[in-house]
Amino acid sequence: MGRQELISQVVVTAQQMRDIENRIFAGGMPVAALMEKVAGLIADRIQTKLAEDTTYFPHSPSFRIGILVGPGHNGGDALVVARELYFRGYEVGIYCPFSKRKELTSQHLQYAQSIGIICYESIELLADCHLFIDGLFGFGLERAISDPIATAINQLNEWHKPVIAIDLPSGLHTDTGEVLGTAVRATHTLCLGLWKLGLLQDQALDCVGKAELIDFDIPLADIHAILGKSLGIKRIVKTTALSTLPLPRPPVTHKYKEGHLLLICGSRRYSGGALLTGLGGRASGVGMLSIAVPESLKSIMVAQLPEALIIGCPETESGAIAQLQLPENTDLSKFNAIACGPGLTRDANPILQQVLESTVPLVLDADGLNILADMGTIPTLQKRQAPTVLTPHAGEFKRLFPDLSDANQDRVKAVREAAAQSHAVVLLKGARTAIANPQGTVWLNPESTPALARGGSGDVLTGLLGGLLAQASSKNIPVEDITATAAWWHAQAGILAAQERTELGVDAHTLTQYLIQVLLLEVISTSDKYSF
Ligand SMILES: NC(=O)C1=CN([C@@H]2O[C@H](COP(=O)(O)OP(=O)(O)OC[C@H]3O[C@@H](n4cnc5c(N)ncnc54)[C@H](O)[C@@H]3O)[C@@H](O)[C@H]2O)[C@@H](O)CC1
Ligand SMILES: Nc1ncnc2c1ncn2[C@@H]1O[C@H](COP(=O)(O)OP(=O)(O)O)[C@@H](O)[C@H]1O
Ligand SMILES: [K+]
Repeated sequence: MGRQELISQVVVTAQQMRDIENRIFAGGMPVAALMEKVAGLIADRIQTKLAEDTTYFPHSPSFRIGILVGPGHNGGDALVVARELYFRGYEVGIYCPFSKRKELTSQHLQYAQSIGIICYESIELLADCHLFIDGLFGFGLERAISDPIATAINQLNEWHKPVIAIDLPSGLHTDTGEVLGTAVRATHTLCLGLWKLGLLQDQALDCVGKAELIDFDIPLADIHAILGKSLGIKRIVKTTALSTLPLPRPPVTHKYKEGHLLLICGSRRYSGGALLTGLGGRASGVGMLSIAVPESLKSIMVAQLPEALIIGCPETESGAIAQLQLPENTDLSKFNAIACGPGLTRDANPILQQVLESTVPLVLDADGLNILADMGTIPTLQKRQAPTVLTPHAGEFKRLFPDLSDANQDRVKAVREAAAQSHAVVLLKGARTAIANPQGTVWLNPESTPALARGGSGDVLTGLLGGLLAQASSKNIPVEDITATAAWWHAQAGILAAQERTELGVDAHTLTQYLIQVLLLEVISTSDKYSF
């Protein structure tokens, strides 16, 4: 794996970043030299941004930049940026409400003032700035922000101006993304060296804005020395996601070799869930698709998914599947994967017992999860013989794992605990979907769109994931890698659909039609190894 690819996947905690930095300094890199290098890269990036985006940053002779400077090296970086932008002709002003500063930061402040950059006592005096640089705190934030800094940050936020945060928005916990007291609401974040975990947590996203990484050549040996060869937390990136897709197909194959997926979904009340799950399964390219639904849904399903084998099952009085009635000579072991849950209602309780006893990979979603929670998540899953993937949103997660951490806060901790206790792969849905395997490795989906916050999007994911698992069954690819690929593909389809149709135009049915569009764009642009 090349440097760029590795760096794009690495995610670090504050402690890991500190340990990596210490190795660099122990190796002989002077602290001041590194600050000069890093801040030079930041200044270059800001200058390019200003030139690139003239609607957001209009050219004007009075264009003024306010720079917020903290007591540590985040403040030191900000002061070097202030000096560089000043020498490049920008009008800059500084706000640094700290009397105690680290030595290097103090030296840079003294020099900045000596060349004529004014350091203001009050942030109000920067009110006319067009852009702010946030260099108050980086990964060294230790406690909740208090006054007078809290008031200054709140004032800055009220101005609703463009703010570029250095490393991470000040006030965010580097690991959990929690707002500690108050936090800068940045429009852009330039993360330094390696992605900080907090920037990938849902609770941070209101403050992060558009995030990008500034690579300052941290040696790979230092990264591996602290994180090990197999990273504990990884961003899901395009290259790894594409590499687990079942492309290209071998020329000599047949439908059963390309995976047989069984979907179990729907009820008289929720027929749409069954349909969307089916369309998600179809978009995966799976060789054979069988869909078990209550008898009364059979004709609608056949009309919409003519290629699928629709299995009409006896119904309860309420219109849920009463029992699985598979075709003659078929039992659950004939399938390569099963996905079960969307639209079932809790009345389909008896069928869950049956699928849990099967020995093929199983995805549980929606009512499949609710029924599992009623049965007792952990004792029930302990009896499973084959891999299980649970795909809860935060509400379902709470029902499944009432004693674990809150899935709305440190989601990485929550999903990791859940996978360890249940011995399942757990995919916790959200703006930054998090996936954990029972061994404690976590995958985070770094890009998505709120266009997906819409009923039915999750059903599409269930079908898609089931279809990919069925196709991977003979390929020895870990279930968690396939799960990460499904999350990436699903989110990319949402992003592409939102670009073409706005965030309001991505209903779940439309989403299914964009799945293949993503592959057309990505596969063609990345490689010529795929044949069509
Ligand atoms: N050596 C370098 O030049 C490099 C610097 N980097 C920068 O250095 C930063 C880390 O620097 P530091 O370790 O100095 O940490 P910070 O600059 O994030 O802040 C630490 C300082 O803030 C004080 N502090 C913490 N919480 C506070 C609170 N709530 N209220 C008031 N004061 C508080 C601490 O006592 C300490 O003095 C990174 O985020 C990054 O910006 C690195 O990214 C790259 C290498
Ligand atoms: N704000 C958001 N940003 C990005 N993706 C989101 C957001 N909100 C929801 N999603 C995604 O949309 C899907 C919603 O699934 P789910 O809650 O199960 O809905 P449903 O059951 O209605 O299908 C998940 O894949 C989730 O990650
Ligand atoms: K900052």
